[in-house]
Amino acid sequence: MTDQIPVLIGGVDHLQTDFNYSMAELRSLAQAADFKVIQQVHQRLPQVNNKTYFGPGKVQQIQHLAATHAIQTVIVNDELTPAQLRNLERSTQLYFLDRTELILQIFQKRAHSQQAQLQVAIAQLQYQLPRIHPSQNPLDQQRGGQGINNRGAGESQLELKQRQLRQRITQLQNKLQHTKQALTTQSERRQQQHLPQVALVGYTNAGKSTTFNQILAAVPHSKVSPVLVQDQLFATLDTTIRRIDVPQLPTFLLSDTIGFISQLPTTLIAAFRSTLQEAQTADLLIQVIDATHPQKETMIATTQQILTELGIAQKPMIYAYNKADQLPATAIPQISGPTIYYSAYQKKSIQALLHLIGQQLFRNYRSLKLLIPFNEYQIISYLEHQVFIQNRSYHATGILYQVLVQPADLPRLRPFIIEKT
Ligand SMILES: Nc1nc2c(ncn2[C@@H]2O[C@H](COP(=O)(O)OP(=O)(O)OP(=O)(O)O)[C@@H](O)[C@H]2O)c(=O)[nH]1
Ligand SMILES: [Mg+2]
Repeated sequence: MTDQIPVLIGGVDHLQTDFNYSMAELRSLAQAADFKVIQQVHQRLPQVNNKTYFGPGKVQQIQHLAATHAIQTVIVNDELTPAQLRNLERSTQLYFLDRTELILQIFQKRAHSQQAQLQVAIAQLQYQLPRIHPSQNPLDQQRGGQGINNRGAGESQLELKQRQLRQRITQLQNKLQHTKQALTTQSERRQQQHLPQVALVGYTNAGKSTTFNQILAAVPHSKVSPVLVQDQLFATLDTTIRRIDVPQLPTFLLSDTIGFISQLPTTLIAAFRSTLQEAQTADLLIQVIDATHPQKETMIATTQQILTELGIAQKPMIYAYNKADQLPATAIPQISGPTIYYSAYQKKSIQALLHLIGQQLFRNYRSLKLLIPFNEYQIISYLEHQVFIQNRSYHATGILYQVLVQPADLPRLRPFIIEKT
């Protein structure tokens, strides 16, 4: 990358336990947005300064460092209030970007599908809405100040800008509604098939997409193309769903989706609700965790918090500690209760993960031996198309099936049961 913008990153340590890691993460986020981090500052305060986030002395130091290193952009580790942003930019004549806007910029760069692009655009406009202000700062152009030429009667320039932004948000939301409707029908169609759903969730870069691809690779004769895997934050911004047909398990649907990060902007969570819909309707969540990461506990807590915001923290969950190939003296795969240590790169691990998925997902299923007389066409057809058949043999009195069924199937099959386990 040739023309990377040089930046200074800074944060106030308001006595967080993981401040250093949070700053390291901010650096990775800045790099993911193609900025070049030249300088870093921090300040320890019991709480951030209401007016300028940093204390006055630190603001001066930033100004000085920026001048010395020809930096015009400062990235801050928290979400700034509109007033803090305005005050900082006015007093320093520098361009300030907060953690939220930075994450939004990365999402904008990575959004490829129409749905993802619309969702990011809406989140960005919602972020800009309280922050637009008529000022001389040319960088404001990037914050929704474009195309104002006819002033409405009696309206201040600010009100006009805000009205235009709101109109634009509504337009985009309507557009998104259309793509959403198409998706809803798809998801309804899937639900009609009664297939159980499993969703991969977790912190960004944990290995969700790698796990997804390797489970797909375990499906015999599967020809579907793999999803993108990259060692970068937010490689995945869309949801992909695939049918998983492996010989040892009933068919289920598996989805891969966007990763989480601490302080994930709430506007983004709201805007990406439809993308996260698969996780919301899932019967089982697989939380993928980078087992090698020193901050994995914080990452699990963050994931839990976002799942709570989405209202799905109570769903059955597998804790999948990935990248365990890099852990010294850990034999993989290793299963204990709903927890697995594994490596997405290891075939044996993927088989063990499938086994655990089977255990968790089909926990309430019953294994039945049925004898169906040949003239029970409807039942035979139902079994052949909707139920996982473990074994079938033909006898003089009918077909003998060994099946795995949902509790809801029990009543209609009861007359034919000859053994239940
Ligand atoms: N050592 C090791 N690396 C892995 C393993 N699984 C994934 N990775 C690496 O981890 C990085 C992130 O993998 P992804 O599958 O893209 O992660 P993700 O969770 O989908 O990330 P986002 O889409 O950004 O949320 C890649 O560089 C992978 O090659 C593993 O079992 N062992
Ligand atoms: Mg991914």
